Amino acid sequence: MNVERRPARRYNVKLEDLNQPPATPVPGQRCGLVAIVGRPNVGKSTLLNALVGQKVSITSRKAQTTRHRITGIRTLEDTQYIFVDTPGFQTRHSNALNRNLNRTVLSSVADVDVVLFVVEAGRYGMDDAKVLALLPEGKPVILVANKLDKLVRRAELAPWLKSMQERHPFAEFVPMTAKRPEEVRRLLEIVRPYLPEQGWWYDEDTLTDRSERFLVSEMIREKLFRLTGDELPYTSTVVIDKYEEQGRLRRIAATIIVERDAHKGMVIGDGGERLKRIGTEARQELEKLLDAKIFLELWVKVRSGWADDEERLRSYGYE
Ligand SMILES: Nc1nc2c(ncn2[C@@H]2O[C@H](COP(=O)(O)OP(=O)(O)OP(=O)(O)O)[C@@H](O)[C@H]2O)c(=O)[nH]1
Repeated sequence: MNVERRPARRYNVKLEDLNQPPATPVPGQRCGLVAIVGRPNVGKSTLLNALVGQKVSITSRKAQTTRHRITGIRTLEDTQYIFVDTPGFQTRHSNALNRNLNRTVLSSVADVDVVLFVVEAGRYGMDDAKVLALLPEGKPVILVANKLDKLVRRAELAPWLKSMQERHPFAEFVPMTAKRPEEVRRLLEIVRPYLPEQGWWYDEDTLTDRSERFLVSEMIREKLFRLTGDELPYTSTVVIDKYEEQGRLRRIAATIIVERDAHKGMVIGDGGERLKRIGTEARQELEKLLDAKIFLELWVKVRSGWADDEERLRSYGYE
């Protein structure tokens, strides 16, 4: 059994480390994996960022913005929480991209200690039921009834929770608002006993195991979706073509891949104005996050039908 701490460098811990055998107990320390699952748009990314205490996953009003498995790490007092964010279980479209997303959901919950099943407080639909049906038996599942602030008729909460109790043997019921720090803190306390007593896997200040390169593409994607509003289909993506690290300098070239010529126009905007803004906002936020000077070159390309092409998906890293 391995009791060594994992490498300390921020953003640079390898995903494979998560598959290593757990460390032996270290008195007074707990450490474990927590999966966050739920249908699109219930607030999983918002919750993950709040739980980790820093932005590691992108959030957007547009459904289906999370495609990759992202882990965020939070070390609080004696406990290290390693979060696994999953894409929403896709129910509306059935193309290669969505089949791939469903596989990601399944593989990311198989080896965790506890699952946070996120729904909107007071609501439970077919989409939620399909996600719940995917969860392996015997795994402790905590029902997180998020967006409590949006529930107008509070009296409906208790009967709704009771109906949820009948649907699944949930380990805990946590009605909350992911946007309120004290409620996020309470959720961390509720999760704590579900994590085994063992030594921490990462250094205290590690936030995510994802590479800088990945964070950069996620940041560009976030700006892309925010600045194009609802016009751009979710099938648009970002590929990093060049990533050079020279001390505290990064030279990055990235391509935004869209499906149609019309989408290319939306991304570029009048006189290139929108593309410029996407680049500037991504660069400014990344400079703060990575504490580095960044040169960012952005391109836009049309790649028709990519969401239906399994081969191409693999080459973009969705396998
Ligand atoms: N009012 C309210 N809004 C919330 C809360 N949590 C999240 N939201 C909003 O809900 C929307 C979706 O949040 P996300 O965190 O992107 O949802 P997600 O589940 O990760 O979505 P996908 O990436 O599509 O799977 C955003 O506009 C959030 O600001 C909450 O507790 N209260």
